[in-house]
Amino acid sequence: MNKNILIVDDIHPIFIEQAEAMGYHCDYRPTIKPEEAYAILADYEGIVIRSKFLVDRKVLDLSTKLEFICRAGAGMDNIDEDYAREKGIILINAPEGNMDAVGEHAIGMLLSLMNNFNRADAEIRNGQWKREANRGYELKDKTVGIIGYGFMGSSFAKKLSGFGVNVIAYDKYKTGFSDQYAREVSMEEIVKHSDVLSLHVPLTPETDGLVDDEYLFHFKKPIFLLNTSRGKVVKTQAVLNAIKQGKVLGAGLDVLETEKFPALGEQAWYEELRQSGKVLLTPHVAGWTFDSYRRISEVMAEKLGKIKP
Ligand SMILES: O=C(O)C(=O)COP(=O)(O)O
Repeated sequence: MNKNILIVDDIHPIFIEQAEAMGYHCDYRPTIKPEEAYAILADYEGIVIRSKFLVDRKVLDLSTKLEFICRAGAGMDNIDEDYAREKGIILINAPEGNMDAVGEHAIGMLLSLMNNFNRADAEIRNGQWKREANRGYELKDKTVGIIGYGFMGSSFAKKLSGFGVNVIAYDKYKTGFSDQYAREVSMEEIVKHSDVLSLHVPLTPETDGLVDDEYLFHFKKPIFLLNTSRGKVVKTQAVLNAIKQGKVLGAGLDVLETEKFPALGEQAWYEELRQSGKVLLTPHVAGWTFDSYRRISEVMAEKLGKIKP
């Protein structure tokens, strides 16, 4: 009997092709509602999810046949990883598939912030030609501090290597990771030396709200801030406060505490964020390019191939 995989989100079909060639049967249901999926999960040995599908303890208890969870992407914060492992469920994710996308997105955001691309473009469309107000900064000779040196952080560091910057990185769970692209330092050194701070940590109880008023207060120099990790790592109001105080010169945020637009409108900081010319926003797409769409599926299939059907 073939093992069944339920796919509850949009993924590149190459995964399905390759999984079926391995002998799995795939049910591709990218528009299925979570409640509907939970109701049938007990029939499946595998599930493929992205970031919006919650797999908590309750869901894991419902999924009596589940042997593996494939996360089409990097972040696993929507899965109760410990409980899944306790139940012997294999967890597969595919950060190798979108690390280049995230690294390039962070570079794009940074160059744009440092040179006011979005603000200047809007001004010109508005009939304003302001050269002095749009004088930019160069990356050359700046210090870029990276928090979290996994696939995403190291991809960003590698892509920075042509810019003549000093790249330093801190990772709470890794030591001895200095490579040709970044030098391992303490959090204190990040705070002391960085001109740019880029976040590449997973969302955990420890990183939830990491970048708040107090944290930003301790930076010695004004910084450009990038968040392509998880929205909850950064307190949006704290960033807006630091912009007002001149401690943050610009912020590139691919993720926000509340992802969706209607929910965003309910936030106290929503109007201030909308009005700020020093914030560059993208709708959680750093890791989601046409290229990574396929590569993520390939990586997942390759990893699936290593566990026996
Ligand atoms: O890979 C990740 O962790 C991402 O943030 C992108 O995931 P998504 O496309 O939202 O499933």
